[in-house]
Amino acid sequence: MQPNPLIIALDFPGKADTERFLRHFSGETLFVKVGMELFYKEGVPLIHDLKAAGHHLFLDLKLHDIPTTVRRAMKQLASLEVDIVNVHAMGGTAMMVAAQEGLDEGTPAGRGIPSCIAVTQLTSMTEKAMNEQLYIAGSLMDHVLHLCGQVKAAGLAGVVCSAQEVPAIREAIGSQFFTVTPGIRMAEDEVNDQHRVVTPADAAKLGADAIVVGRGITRAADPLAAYRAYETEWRNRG
Ligand SMILES: O=c1ccn([C@@H]2O[C@H](COP(=O)(O)O)[C@@H](O)[C@H]2O)c(=O)[nH]1
Repeated sequence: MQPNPLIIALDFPGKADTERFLRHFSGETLFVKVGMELFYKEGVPLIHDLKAAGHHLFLDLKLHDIPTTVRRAMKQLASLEVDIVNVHAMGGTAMMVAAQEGLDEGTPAGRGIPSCIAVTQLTSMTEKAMNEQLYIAGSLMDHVLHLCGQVKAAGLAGVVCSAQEVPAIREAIGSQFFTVTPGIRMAEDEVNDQHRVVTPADAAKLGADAIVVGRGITRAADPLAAYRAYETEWRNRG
C-alpha cells in the first residue's frame, strides 16, 4: 500500500456516475473507497473492475453484527483482494477478533490479508450527541481512546477516527496503529453533516496516516484540480 494515501470516497449511486468521475483521472492510480451506497448497487463486479484498473481499495462496509455473522461475512470479503475493510469498534472485541479470523480464513494462499480497521466514533458525531443520544458518558476523546484500546487488544490494524484524535491515540496506543481520517475539509469548504473536521494540512501535522475525502473532490466542478489541491496540502506534511 502507498504510504499516507489520500483516499477518495466514491460515494456515487452507481457505476455510470463512478466511471464518469474516474475519467477525470485517466492513467492515474488512485486509492478509492467504496461504501454502502455504491456497493449495495453494484456489488462485487465493480470491485473487480476497480482492482483491474489498478486502483487501491478500501471497502467501507462498517460491519457490526454478532461475531459468527461478522466472521462469515469477512471470510467472503477476503476473496475480493481489497486493501482495507472495516467494522464498528462498538461491536466489541469478540466481534473484532472474529472479523480478523474471517479474513485470515478467507484469504487465498499467497495473497495479502486485507487490513481490518475499526470505526471509533463517526466523524459526524458530537460529544453532546454521544452523551445524550447514545447515552455514553464522558468525553468523546476518552471514548475514542477506550475503543482504540479494544481495537488494539483484538489485534486489528488500526482505526477510523477524526484527525483531531490522532495525537492522543499515538500517545496511548503507539505509532504502529493505522489511523484513517475522514471529515477532511478545506478551510473554505462546507462542513455538511460532518462535525469533527480537519483540513488536509492539519491532518498531516497531527500525524494521520491516511485521509478520506469525498464531496470536496467528487462534487467539485473540476475533480482533478480539487484532488491536486487536497493532495498538495496533505503531501506537504508539516
Ligand atoms: O467516521 C466516519 C467514517 C466514515 N466516513 C465516510 O467517509 C466519507 C467522507 O465523505 P465526505 O463527503 O468527505 O464527508 C464518506 O464516505 C463517509 O461514509 C466518515 O465520513 N466518517
